[in-house]
Amino acid sequence: MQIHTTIAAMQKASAATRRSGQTLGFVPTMGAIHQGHLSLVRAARAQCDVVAASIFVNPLQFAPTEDLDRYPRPFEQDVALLRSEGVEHLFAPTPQEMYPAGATTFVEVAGLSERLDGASRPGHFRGVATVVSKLFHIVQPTAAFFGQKDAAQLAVLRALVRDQNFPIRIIGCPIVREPDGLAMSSRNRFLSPSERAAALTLSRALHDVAVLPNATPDRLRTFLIEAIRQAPSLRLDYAEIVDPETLLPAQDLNRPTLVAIAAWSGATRLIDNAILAPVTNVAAEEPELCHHV
Ligand SMILES: Nc1ncnc2c1ncn2[C@@H]1O[C@H](COP(=O)(O)OP(=O)(O)OP(=O)(O)O)[C@@H](O)[C@H]1O
Ligand SMILES: CC(C)(CO)[C@@H](O)C(=O)[O-]
Ligand code: BAL
Repeated sequence: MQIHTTIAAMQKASAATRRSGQTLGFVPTMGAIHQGHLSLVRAARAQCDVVAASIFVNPLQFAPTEDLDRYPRPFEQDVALLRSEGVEHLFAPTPQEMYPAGATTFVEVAGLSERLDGASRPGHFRGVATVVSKLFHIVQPTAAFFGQKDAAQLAVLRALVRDQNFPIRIIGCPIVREPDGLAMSSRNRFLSPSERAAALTLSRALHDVAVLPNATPDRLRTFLIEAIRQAPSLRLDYAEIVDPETLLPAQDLNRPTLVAIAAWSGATRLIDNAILAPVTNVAAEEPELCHHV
């Protein structure tokens, strides 16, 4: 695995990959690599000739009150894990390399960036969209792989590549969970045993909400809020029932619906979600649009 710490070196390596006619799959991360990240690497490996990953804890997506300083950075361990998966290129720049003094250009996906996590973390998705744009220009991949765990991020990034005409396919990959259901996250390591036990409420509630009888968006939301309220040490950030593309509140459950939840367990903010399949088959009810003659 080649480790590139400068933008110039990474751009040179990706240009060489493209010149050789190979496809390049890209997995952006903030490090503290776990099986969720490695599932993205494997998806990239299955779909592309060459795989590049990045590790960059992006200061721009953290508010001053957030956990930038304590975010885990086990770099040597991360390198070993990515190497063991056969990743060919790792881009690991410093903050100075990515944001030299005087850099004043930001990328903002208006509207979407204020919903879900964007509502509780103002400026977060501006930071994400800005760094991902930069990473895309630097790595110039054929396809980029992101986890469905960060569902709002995925919606923001799909809009980014569409609106800015990045010739890059965005691939969303399923949430990888611990055996007991907890969604894997770099921040899980901050949880004490009791906070971790409480955190299981999130995945359990998402599991239960999927089979709620007589479901409506309002009933699903009320169910999630009540489930979190019953776990004494959890504090709800949001529980939303939305369209997975626009992140606007769902009016009904007749199309795929994103059920997303964020909560604090102690000092750690966790997110989890599920996509619900439509409750009725609207396609079957739609009039036929194409008539064969
Ligand atoms: N459990 C998971 N399953 C699938 N993909 C995941 C999972 N956890 C993270 N990812 C994806 O890995 C990529 C890098 O995420 P990141 O480095 O922020 O990890 P993280 O575990 O989500 O960290 P944190 O929860 O602390 O933000 C993102 O596309 C994210 O959606
Ligand atoms: C996409 C990303 C690497 C941008 O910093 C980050 O938000 C993440 O790890 O999900
Ligand atoms: N996975 C999103 C990164 C963050 O929480 O800042």
